[in-house]
Amino acid sequence: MSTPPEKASDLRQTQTGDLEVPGLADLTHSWLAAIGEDPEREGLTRTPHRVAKAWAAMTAGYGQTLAQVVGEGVFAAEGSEMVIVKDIEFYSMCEHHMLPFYGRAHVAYIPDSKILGLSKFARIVDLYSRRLQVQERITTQVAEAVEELLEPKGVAVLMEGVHLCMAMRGVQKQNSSTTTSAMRGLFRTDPRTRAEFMSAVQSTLRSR
Ligand SMILES: Nc1nc2c(ncn2[C@@H]2O[C@H](COP(=O)(O)OP(=O)(O)OP(=O)(O)O)[C@@H](O)[C@H]2O)c(=O)[nH]1
Ligand SMILES: [Zn+2]
Repeated sequence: MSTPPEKASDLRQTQTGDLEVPGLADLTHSWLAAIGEDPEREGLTRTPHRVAKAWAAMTAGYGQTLAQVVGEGVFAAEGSEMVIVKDIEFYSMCEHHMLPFYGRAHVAYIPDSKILGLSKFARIVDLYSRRLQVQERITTQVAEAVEELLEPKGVAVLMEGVHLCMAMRGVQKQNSSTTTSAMRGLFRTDPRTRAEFMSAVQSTLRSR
């Protein structure tokens, strides 16, 4: 079994400067034939390369590390109150069917000695979403990353996702969504801290 590319440089650069997953265009050509299509018909001739390029973006997380995406974004703490970054949209692919699941992530923490640049929470969510995943694992990985970077008094991650493998096939439930959470430190041990976080994000849950 081949392993995913370890670095962005493992992706192939095309003549037009696009990054492609190596080998995926050829596999897509075979895939098109397998589903009964003619890979040579006009509308499909560029499709294998489009797919290889799309998957380079959708699995970009394999080629990145936490240190790379956070860069110089950790600073000395300016306070010790709860920080909540809400409504970080994510797009991922489920590892069971390789179909998209997507939604919103909310990340909160209570600083101790360090804070993180706000944009970095979105970068961390993308780092773990842009892979084959299950929603629970992304949620845990984001919480663990914030813990590792900041050693905060607590971390909470809540994700709400819609899974196309449950909507466009299988059980075909169009209105179901899945909420997953990871609570660490004070968010786990102190009900008032957890309640403050939940009420802050509640208004956005299932609101659209
Ligand atoms: N826990 C979890 N399950 C997921 C996630 N994404 C997809 N799944 C589920 O993974 C399961 C795979 O079940 P299987 O029985 O092996 O596959 P399947 O026969 O295609 O299942 P159905 O979807 O029920 O038709 C399904 O229940 C999916 O709904 C996720 O992020 N977390
Ligand atoms: Zn699935």
